[in-house]
Amino acid sequence: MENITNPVQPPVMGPYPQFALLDTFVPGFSVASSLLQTHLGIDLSLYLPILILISGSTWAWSYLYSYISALVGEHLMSSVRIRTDDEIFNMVMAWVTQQSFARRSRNIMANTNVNSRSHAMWRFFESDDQNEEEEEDEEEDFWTRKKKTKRDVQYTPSYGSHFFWFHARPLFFNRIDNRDNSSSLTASEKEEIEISCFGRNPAILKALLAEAREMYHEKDECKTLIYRGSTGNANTNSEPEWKRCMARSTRPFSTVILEEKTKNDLIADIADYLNPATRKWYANRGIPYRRGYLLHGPPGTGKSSLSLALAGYFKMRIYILSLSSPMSSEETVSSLFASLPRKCVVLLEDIDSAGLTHTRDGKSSETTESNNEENKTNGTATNTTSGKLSLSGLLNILDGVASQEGRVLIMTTNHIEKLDKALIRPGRVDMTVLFGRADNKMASAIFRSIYAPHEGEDIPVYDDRVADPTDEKAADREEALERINELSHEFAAKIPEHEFSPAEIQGLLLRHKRHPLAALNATEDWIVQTRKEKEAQAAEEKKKEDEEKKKKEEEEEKKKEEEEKWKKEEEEMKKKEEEEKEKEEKKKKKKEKKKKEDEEEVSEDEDEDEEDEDEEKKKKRKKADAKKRKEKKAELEVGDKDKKTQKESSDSGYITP
Ligand SMILES: Nc1ncnc2c1ncn2[C@@H]1O[C@H](COP(=O)(O)OP(=O)(O)OP(=O)(O)O)[C@@H](O)[C@H]1O
Repeated sequence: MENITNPVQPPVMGPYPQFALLDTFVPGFSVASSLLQTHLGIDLSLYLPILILISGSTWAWSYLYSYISALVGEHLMSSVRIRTDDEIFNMVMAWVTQQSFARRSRNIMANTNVNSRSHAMWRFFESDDQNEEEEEDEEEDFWTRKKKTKRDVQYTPSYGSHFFWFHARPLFFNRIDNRDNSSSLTASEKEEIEISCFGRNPAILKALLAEAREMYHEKDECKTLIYRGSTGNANTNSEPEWKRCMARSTRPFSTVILEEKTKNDLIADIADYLNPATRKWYANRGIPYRRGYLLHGPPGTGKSSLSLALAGYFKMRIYILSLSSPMSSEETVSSLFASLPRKCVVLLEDIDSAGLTHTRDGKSSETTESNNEENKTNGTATNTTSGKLSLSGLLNILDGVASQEGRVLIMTTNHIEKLDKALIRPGRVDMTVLFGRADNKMASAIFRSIYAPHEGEDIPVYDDRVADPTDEKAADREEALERINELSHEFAAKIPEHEFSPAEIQGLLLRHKRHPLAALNATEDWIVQTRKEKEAQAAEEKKKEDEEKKKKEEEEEKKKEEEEKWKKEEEEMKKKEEEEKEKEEKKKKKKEKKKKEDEEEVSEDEDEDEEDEDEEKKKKRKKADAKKRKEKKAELEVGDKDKKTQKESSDSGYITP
């Protein structure tokens, strides 16, 4: 017999049970270990405890690190947080861009797009060195006819924590992105920066902020800072705020051509108002410390230029607000006014086109009427609560309790006659300055301001020869100034008085920047041309006006016709209704009459019936009476008979009962 023994089966190789567990934590672990086993003969299971130890200690370290760093941050570090809606954000970011750690950082944000959120910050740099560089480049391009565009990329550290040294102290710059956290955050809360240092004393952080601030202001030394009011956007959760839109080189006051006396009066008035003693004077007398100016006149006569020059002269920031924006409501404007700094210039441009919803005395202005019309068609009532800024709302903002004291308010308008008296009464407007079209004096002053050579500039070509700075005669600045002066008088004599605005005259001269003679020679043609253009423009405007008027009239006529039609239809309807009513009433009356008649007839019948009935009853009664009488008679006759028989029986001796 064959001895059959079961051959010993080799054990089936499979993953260790702990591998299955590890696979859940480290996917692919069992595959890797079997590969190592088969190809390199390394048994991973031997190293398993070491691996577990390493991963455990890594996890423990990360946990401990975050715990300890939170503890250290809370108790052993100081920090400062900055939100984007504060100007200090721009200051710090501007400072950061100048630091080497920002450029060396591995995670950086590059920005050349002026439309980015930090628009104001980039403009800060552009307005200074970079702009000057660009200007030089542009000049080079003009002569070499080469196209060259250059805009430096600015770098700031990206989101996350960045380490840097400041005054030999280690600091952390943390840029925090809150955008994913909550949609309810305001725009200014969506990004923040935090700077922290070791130690419980935040003095180093304050020093950093002071340095950033100083650097920021140093850059703006000879600039006029212009802020524009933004009304905010409910969709993006942004609030109304003043946005820095640019820093312009301060315009010398002398470059604004205006009557010398008016200029001096204006400067003296503002200087007196800004004097610290004046503030006290106002306070002692309980008068609100405010001053308002109204600059009025045709377009292009220098109202905005004067406002900017004034802000630059008194080294104040200028806050420009346009009330004609559809978004400017009482709420937004008042919140903007409430956030104004103590000493500044507020410029309300073209106040007449603000479309204030009604005048103080209840009369509706032209714009109001159109607004009303619009509102009527939209089905909304015109009042302060409709959101649009009203005159009384604006007056409240200008001199209400919440209004900031110490500011210089400048309002400009092209149509003073359109303004409500309440808006320009003394106390709101303390000085009114009229800007007119250019007279001879003004025209020659504009000519001189354009062509008078400044220090370091080439002498303009005032003869028929080419400018040559090395030429002794041309280089003689004094002589050049004298010549320009002569030419300016010639020029002024050619310009008709009070016909053209300074802006128009400046436009002509700018066409011949370096050639005063060419400008002088082109003046007559320019006058003819400009008059033609103006006439054409006026004709077009008139045409438009007429068309609008016609359209309005047609609309009104249409309206009238429709109204009449409506009235007629209504009258007809009424007539018809009345007729129908009458008919119905007649019908009703007829019915009632018939009913009455019917009723009367019925009652008559009833009477007759009653009579018949009575007669029958009578007959019956008579019959019954007759019957009764007959019966009685019969009874009586019977009685007599009985008596007779009784008598006969008694007489016979029988007793009857
Ligand atoms: N009186 C002036 N002196 C110097 N420059 C002037 C004067 N008037 C106008 N200009 C020049 O004309 C241009 C337009 O001037 P500006 O904007 O100040 O006029 P405006 O009266 O404010 O006009 P608008 O009513 O349309 O706002 C500017 O470039 C300015 O330099």
